[in-house]
Amino acid sequence: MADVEELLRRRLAPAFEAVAGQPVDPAIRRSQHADFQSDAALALVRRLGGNPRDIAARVVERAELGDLCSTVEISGPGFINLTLSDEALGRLLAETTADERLGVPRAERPQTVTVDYSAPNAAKEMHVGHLRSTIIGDAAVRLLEFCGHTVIRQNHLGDWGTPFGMLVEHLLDIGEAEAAHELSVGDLNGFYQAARRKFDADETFQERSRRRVVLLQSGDEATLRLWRMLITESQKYFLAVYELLGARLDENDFYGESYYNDQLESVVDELAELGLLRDSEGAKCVFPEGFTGRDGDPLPLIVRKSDGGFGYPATDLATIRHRLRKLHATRLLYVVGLPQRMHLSMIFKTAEEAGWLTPPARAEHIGFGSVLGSDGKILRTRAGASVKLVDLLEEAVTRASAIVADKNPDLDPETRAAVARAVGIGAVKYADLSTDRVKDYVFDYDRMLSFDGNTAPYLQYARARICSIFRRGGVEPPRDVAPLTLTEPTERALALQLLGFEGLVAQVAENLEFHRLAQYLYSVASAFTSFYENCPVLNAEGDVRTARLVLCDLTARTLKLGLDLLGIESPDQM
Ligand SMILES: NC(=[NH2+])NCCC[C@H](N)C(=O)O
Repeated sequence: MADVEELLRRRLAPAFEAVAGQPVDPAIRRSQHADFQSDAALALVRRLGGNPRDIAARVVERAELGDLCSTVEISGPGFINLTLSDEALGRLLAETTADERLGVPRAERPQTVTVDYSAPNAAKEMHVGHLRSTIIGDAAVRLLEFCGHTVIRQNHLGDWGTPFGMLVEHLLDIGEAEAAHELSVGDLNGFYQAARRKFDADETFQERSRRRVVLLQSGDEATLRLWRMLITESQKYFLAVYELLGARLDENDFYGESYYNDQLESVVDELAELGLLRDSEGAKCVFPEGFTGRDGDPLPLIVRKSDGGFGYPATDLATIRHRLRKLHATRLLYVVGLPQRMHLSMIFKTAEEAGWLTPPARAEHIGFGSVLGSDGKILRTRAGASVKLVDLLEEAVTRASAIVADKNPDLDPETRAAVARAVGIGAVKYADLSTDRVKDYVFDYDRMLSFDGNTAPYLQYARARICSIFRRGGVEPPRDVAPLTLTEPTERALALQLLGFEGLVAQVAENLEFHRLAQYLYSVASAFTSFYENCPVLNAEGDVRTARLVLCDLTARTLKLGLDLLGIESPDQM
């Protein structure tokens, strides 16, 4: 346990409680005036009266901080300023470096977490929204697994519904072999658009498509075989994208909409029995509480359409019920773009009203904004078509390859290719994860591939440089060490950053705000730079050298683990 903030909180909390007569959050944060600061005494005045400086002084008198802090001061109107002692820092660093997990504990009460992510639509190109969902969802999977939770990946593939009538008919028109070819080479857009054009232009094709949907839904074996072909070929293409991305998603993670098909009927029955279903213009709807349209009327969630068919909402109701009842999920994450916020809120609310979703289980929409082109509009190709993801990723790798070749011409071709891949794909992922996910961001190769600033290449390079310190010096990183001796301010500053990892990981596992992890890694790399400019490492001696080697090693490991949790590789040399 090396989370310094948490350690201080645990020491101050009983002292505050004794003074206030009830539990108080010490509200510890990093500070410019000392290492940490607590301003909880200020808020207490409202309850206790008197002078906040006196309250702070009484708290400090009672708190046991001797083994952690070198100075504890009351400042300003009643802040408690805490400065850690060099001994305490040296001791905590030695503990952290001995730990594979860098101090991050496994969850005391592991949860079963479903992560609904990626979820492209079969026989249709993935768009950048699916890219974001895949990147963010993959990071969530990695982080929560690392924290010791049971994570169930759910790729909610759009593989059911009316478009498949038209798609199967188009497949028949062009022949199975041709269809398989188009889909497997990733020409999903071409295939889909050709079907769509016929559907819009040709009434007989429309009629055929409608009949085909009915056949599909009634389980006609010949139709199902063709449908399965569409799905399998599309899945192959998506799997190739995941492979290129290095996302932990495989063929066993597809739980598409069709998976829930035979549960839809019983969802309707159950909701009806609970008295939650109402007829509205021939459709069966639920009206979850708290959702009203502009006119103030309650908004419906259509469970069964007037023609008897089921749609997206019905499937999502079956899905959430399945995840709660069959998978016993206690945390349900939906990594889906912000435009679906309302839809998901209504699903969650309905699941609560039906008694499926009850505390401590919770459902969370992990929403995200759009990816924009340099014109500030949704990212498209010059021709105005939606961009093909593979092209986008391959372009990043190609550009990275040129940059890497330029930076380090001595790399052998094989290493260079691997580094280019790590840098190119890492840059795309990091650009996404380092912005607050609810915001839109501009897709800009030059910026994401820059070796300066808060980018993947900057962090990867910072770590590779540290690896080269050990290579050059011919030294192994010291792991089993006595408490370290710290002397320089830049050593202290770096040490404090490194010790913040545990607390930060805990926070991000809760809020899934990956930009905070990115920002943290960037601060670590910056603190390392200042340290390295000020403190010779290989030329230092004795305990000072050991401490500096540990700081180097711990920085490299923190960067590596942090990037790994974001799904980003870190090559040992670049
Ligand atoms: N359970 C869910 N609704 N997940 C998200 C599905 C996303 C959907 N396939 C789309 O492309 O918009």
